[in-house]
Amino acid sequence: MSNTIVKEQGTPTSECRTLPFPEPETSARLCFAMLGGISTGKSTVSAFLKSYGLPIIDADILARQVVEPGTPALAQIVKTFGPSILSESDGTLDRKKLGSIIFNDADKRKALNGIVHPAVRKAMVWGIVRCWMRGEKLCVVDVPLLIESGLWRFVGMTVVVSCDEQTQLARLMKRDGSTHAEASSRLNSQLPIPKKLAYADHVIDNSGTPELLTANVERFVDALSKTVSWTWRLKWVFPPFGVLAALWTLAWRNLRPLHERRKVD
Ligand SMILES: CC(C)(COP(=O)(O)OP(=O)(O)OC[C@H]1O[C@@H](n2cnc3c(N)ncnc32)[C@H](O)[C@@H]1O)[C@@H](O)C(=O)NCCC(=O)NCCS
Ligand SMILES: Nc1ncnc2c1ncn2[C@@H]1O[C@H](COP(=O)(O)OP(=O)(O)OP(=O)(O)O)[C@@H](O)[C@H]1O
Repeated sequence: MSNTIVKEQGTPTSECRTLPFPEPETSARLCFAMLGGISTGKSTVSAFLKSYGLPIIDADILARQVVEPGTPALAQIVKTFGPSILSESDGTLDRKKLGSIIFNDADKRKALNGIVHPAVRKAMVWGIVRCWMRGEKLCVVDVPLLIESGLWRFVGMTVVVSCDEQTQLARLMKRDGSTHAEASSRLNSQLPIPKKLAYADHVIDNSGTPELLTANVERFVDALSKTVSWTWRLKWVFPPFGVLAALWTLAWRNLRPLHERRKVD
């Protein structure tokens, strides 16, 4: 697949860059990761991709499942943050309370990430294995903190859903009914979008209207569908071939120096 950047706002424009290594074709990958900043539109894009039949593994959903009552992660959270972190009515995690703590304290955020992220990673791997067993050609992993957590090293391709910071903040405040200060603290707890763009194989711009986003996603899906070749079937029927293809993809990804990636800041 070429490194065409899907970054259109109204008029179709595409930016191509040539890389020093031959990029493995999409067929060498089972999954690609979608990332972005908070409220840049990942869930909206995921919903589109789902409507095209692509299976979605959503890290936000997994992060909720792994802290349900009775889970080891929830017990660990109570141990770290105290029993007052549970809702009095039903004993579930008081997400609003925990959010107000961790989005204003980097050390506490690190402690929470250290509890939740390993459990999410494990659930994600199982999700990908299930996709492979069902014979899916591709699956999408929606991971907001892909770069921050270092997981970008383990996926075949990264797609960043981006918008400018003002739009991001406005959408976040509107969706969550939060104040400017609350929204800013969440936004500031993540790597800024321009830094994430440096890791992007594709960018889907969502600074415009929902209609423009639809057009951008359609163009992205069209480009993607042209690159999935017959070899996925071979890898499914003959797993060692699939493992080799995956290793090649990951080696290519990790060996490509960061300075070869797109420079955006
Ligand atoms: C703090 C919690 C309880 C707040 O819950 P809440 O329902 O208000 O938010 P939700 O989980 O829907 O997350 C919304 C968005 O916040 C951002 N976010 C969540 N956790 C973090 C974090 N640790 N660091 C930076 N941004 C985060 C992401 O963009 C996410 O999409 C929750 O976000 C949480 O458990 N976070 C730690 C796990 C995590 O990192 N999840 C992100 C995907 S792995
Ligand atoms: N192009 C758009 N125009 C106007 N509103 C939009 C657009 N795209 C998304 N939104 C709205 O912005 C908000 C954030 O979008 P969405 O929930 O998809 O973001 P997200 O990146 O998944 O957020 P999070 O990181 O919290 O999971 C939602 O209320 C959504 O309806």
